Amino acid sequence: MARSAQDPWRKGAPPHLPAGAGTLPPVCLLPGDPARVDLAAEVLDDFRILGQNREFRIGTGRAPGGRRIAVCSTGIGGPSTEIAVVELARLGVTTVLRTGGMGALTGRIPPGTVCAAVRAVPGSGAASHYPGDPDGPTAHPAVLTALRQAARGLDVPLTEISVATVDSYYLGQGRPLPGHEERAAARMDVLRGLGIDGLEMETETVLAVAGALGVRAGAVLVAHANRATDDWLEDYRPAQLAMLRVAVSAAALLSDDGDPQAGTAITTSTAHG
Ligand SMILES: O=P(O)(O)O[C@H]1O[C@H](CO)[C@@H](O)[C@H]1O
Ligand SMILES: O=c1cc[nH]c(=O)[nH]1
Repeated sequence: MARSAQDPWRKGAPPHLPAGAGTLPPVCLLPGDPARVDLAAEVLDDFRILGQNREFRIGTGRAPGGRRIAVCSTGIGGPSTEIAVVELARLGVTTVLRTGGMGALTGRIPPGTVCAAVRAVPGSGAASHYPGDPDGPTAHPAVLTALRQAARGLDVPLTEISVATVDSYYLGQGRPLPGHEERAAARMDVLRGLGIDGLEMETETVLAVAGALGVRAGAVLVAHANRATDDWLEDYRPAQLAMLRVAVSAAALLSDDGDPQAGTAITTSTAHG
């Protein structure tokens, strides 16, 4: 049968993600970087890659305790992230957790700090097409609670933050380019004025698109850089692994993976705002 332009799925398979119907567990981690999918093999058992198409690389593995977890890279920015979240939702994923990097804006978040995003301030064009709070989407309370429990259990300090999701890495994040130094400085003033803790490029889209589709979502982010102190984390691997351990442990708590008792350890809270 010919593929529909309006709805270009074929035999239960989406047009972008390399996965078919019934192949994914209900909880999926969402790194931006496809290489972080492979890094997840170090914190998951029985890890295998399902495939890669464009920036979308997908693998699955088992968390400590046996829960099966998926990992799917979103690529950089809103458009590819929207595609990933929409196609994962239709493939049956019910919870997504961005596992990303960010640039911290305040000295209280040195490079390597593991953070849970509570809110994302709007800045992504893709997210603007979805309904939601004009002040920006928030993490699902159950996901935030799972992240807190997971971090406590692993003894990883977890800093709760707000981020601005920006569709630009250079001028949009106030990085000076030749001939555009003043524009970059003015942009940096605007970003500082938002009263947020970090800058990155996908969280708003993950939370907004997932929220609109009834998928639970959150984000655990590790500071790769600090714009207040101008520090950059050269050996990024240990921090990424700490973040992935927290994410996998939270994903296991959130997974219902066919077990009706699963997820009952999560007590929801609305205190995150
Ligand atoms: O660490 P990841 O998830 O790739 O995300 C961050 O890194 C990329 C920029 O280098 C952007 O995608 C930003 O959000
Ligand atoms: O400064 C940074 C670091 C990571 N990701 C971003 O988008 N910005």
